[in-house]
Amino acid sequence: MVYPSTIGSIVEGFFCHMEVITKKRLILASTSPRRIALLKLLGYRFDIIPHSIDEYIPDDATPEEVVLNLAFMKAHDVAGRVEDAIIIGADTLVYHKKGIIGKPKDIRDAKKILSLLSNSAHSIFTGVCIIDKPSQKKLLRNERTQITMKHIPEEELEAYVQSGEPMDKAGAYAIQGEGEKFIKQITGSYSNAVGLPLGLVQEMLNKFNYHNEDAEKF
Ligand SMILES: Cc1cn([C@H]2C[C@H](O)[C@@H](COP(=O)(O)OP(=O)(O)OP(=O)(O)O)O2)c(=O)[nH]c1=O
Repeated sequence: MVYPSTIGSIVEGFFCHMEVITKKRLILASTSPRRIALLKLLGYRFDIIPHSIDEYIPDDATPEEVVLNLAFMKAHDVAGRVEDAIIIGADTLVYHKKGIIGKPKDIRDAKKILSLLSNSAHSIFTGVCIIDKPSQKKLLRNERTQITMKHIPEEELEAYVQSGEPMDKAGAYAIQGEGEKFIKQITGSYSNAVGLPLGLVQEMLNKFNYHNEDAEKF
């Protein structure tokens, strides 16, 4: 026999299922393993589509302008290839008093960057762009995390660059990896420093009515 309360939960279950089916596809326009791992922490199911943007940093732009523009270009590039989805693009760079620092070109460049950052303060900026397709509504925001680095002795610097960790990271270090040992102080969002400010991303998705409780959990 099927009791009324059981019928109620079957009906409820059916509507829950309907909601999952009609939910908009969420896409991360990035192949960065850090961004993928961070977005998973928010509990969403999402697809990964790589962008094909060449990351160019103009000489006269501010760090905020660069990360916002690149985040937009990444999200927009992928938005042009999909239907009915919410697309997230992001970009991270390091800003030191000597200027904007992206990823190192080679080991020599990584050494030069780390020598510059050693025993001084810098900021990490991440820009995030979320586009709702097909309405084309978009949100653009950025966040800053301030870092103070310890002095990095020459032999430690040499061993670190040889480890390969700096090579695909803005500022030539990974705060979430071995590079953590060089950090004296961090002020602001840790996830922002690693490549995706989770609080900000959640806030932006909520503005599109894409709430956490609606999402399918892993
Ligand atoms: C400062 C810092 C940066 N990073 C990483 C985050 C980003 O992946 C990278 C900055 O490069 P980005 O150009 O922002 O991103 P990406 O090329 O890795 O990935 P995609 O464009 O496909 O999204 O540096 C760390 O992992 N740890 C750190 O401490």
